Amino acid sequence: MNKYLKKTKIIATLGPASSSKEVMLGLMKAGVDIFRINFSHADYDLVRNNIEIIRELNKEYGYSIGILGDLQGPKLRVGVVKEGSYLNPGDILTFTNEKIEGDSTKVYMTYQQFPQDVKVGEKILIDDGKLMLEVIETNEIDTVKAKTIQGGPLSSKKGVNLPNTNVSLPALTEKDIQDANFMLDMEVDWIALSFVRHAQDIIDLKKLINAHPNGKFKTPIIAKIEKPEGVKNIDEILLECDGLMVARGDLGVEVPMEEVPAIQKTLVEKARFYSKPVIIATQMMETMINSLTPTRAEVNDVANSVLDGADAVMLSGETSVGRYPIQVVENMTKIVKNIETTHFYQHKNEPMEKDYNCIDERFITNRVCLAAVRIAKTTNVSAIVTLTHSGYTAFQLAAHRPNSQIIVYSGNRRVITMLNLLWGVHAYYYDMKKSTDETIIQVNMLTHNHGYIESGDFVININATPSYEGGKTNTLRLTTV
Ligand SMILES: Nc1ncnc2c1ncn2[C@@H]1O[C@H](COP(=O)(O)OP(=O)(O)OP(=O)(O)O)[C@@H](O)[C@H]1O
Ligand SMILES: CC(=O)C(=O)O
Ligand SMILES: [K+]
Ligand SMILES: [Mg+2]
Repeated sequence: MNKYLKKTKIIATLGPASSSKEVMLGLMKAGVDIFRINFSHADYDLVRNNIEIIRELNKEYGYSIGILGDLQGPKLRVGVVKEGSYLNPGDILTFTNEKIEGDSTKVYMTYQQFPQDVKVGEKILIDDGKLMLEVIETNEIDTVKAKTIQGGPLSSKKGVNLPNTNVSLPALTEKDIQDANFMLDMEVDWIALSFVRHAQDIIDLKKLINAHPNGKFKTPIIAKIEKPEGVKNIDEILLECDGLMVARGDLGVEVPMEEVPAIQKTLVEKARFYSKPVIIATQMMETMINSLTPTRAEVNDVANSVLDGADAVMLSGETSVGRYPIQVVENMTKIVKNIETTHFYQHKNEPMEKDYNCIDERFITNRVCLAAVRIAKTTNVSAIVTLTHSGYTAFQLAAHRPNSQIIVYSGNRRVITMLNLLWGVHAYYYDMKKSTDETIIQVNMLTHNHGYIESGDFVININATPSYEGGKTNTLRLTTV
């Protein structure tokens, strides 16, 4: 294949700047693989409309762009605030449970337990830490007073973080339960859960998914890591979730900001070890919200996140409310492709030898996937071609980061758009009812027609033999086309 296809995926958040068919098509063409819908700001009619457009465009242009629904979680916010409100160092701000229009002296706080949970001396951060206050008084009923330490503009509905306070809100709030059910009605491909602290948070969401009429499809869950407890409990969380997001916006105020780079690297390594995709999110190209050029530091951040081993890099405000949504994605695609084609990347993405001591029911599949990636590397294979019902094989292959393309065929249409989040994976529909021999000939032909391989190229096929729905991958074939 002449045209280099990037391996790292791009996620773009939809919002007022990108909710038209024209812009969405532009974003897809520029390299978006997954659209994120942030339920912090979503209106159901608009979401329904956007999802319809994505599915229309997929059909019209042959894309398999997936949809990630992001739940707000227990995010605290201030209410509406008068335009021009400003806090200076030393100013006292009163937080009230009363739903008032706020100003520079008084503001509504969405978290009703705040006066009971907070203690004098604890920090209050507003707008991703841009404003910092310290609690000086609480009446433990409905009012908290705080002194401004770091000032700046105070605007409507900005997020509030309480890094020292033990917030007694569940990971799934009433709003989240309603939003998650709506996401399942809409058959989104992934559900992201915010502020995950323990494995139990994921288990609770799984119960909700199972209880939904569409629960037969186990909609996969992304655990957003943005709290110190989430970092600490990462192993138990990874055993339950299907993927991770390094949610650097909240994470950077919940833990000391200087710890975020090392946490990012640790989370990427851990996620790969568990064969689950990992997304790096927030402020990747932040300056491009208002400007046509990113800073050099932003360009480096995207490239270094790719080098760290991210499955996907994510854009938030850049595509949801920014002035140049399509140009941002075009730039991001260029950065990703460039770094991926250097020797730095080849070195960073060796097949990962995992500890397969425990001989579970997937042991054979896991070993076959690792072998495929090793052979692909030493034989200069163009594509590893596989069939999957649940997507499991694709998760395994992607985690080993092969040099070749990973081309996946599935008879389950929902799996195809879901897999588009995974590193290096391209999935297509195939109705597998034939014998293994016939299947291999057909999928290799399709892979050739899609432009991933040319005649004479080496290809690896991995399959379940004998083939039947739900059969486990156990066979590897190396052939030339
Ligand atoms: N539909 C919308 N209407 C108005 N403002 C929006 C809308 N969507 C997003 N924004 C604003 O744009 C910024 C970026 O939003 P986005 O959803 O991309 O990322 P985010 O950082 O995850 O948002 P948040 O932390 O508020 O959940 C947010 O600060 C938000 O205030
Ligand atoms: C994406 C998100 O929630 C964050 O960065 O905090
Ligand atoms: K959110
Ligand atoms: Mg967040």
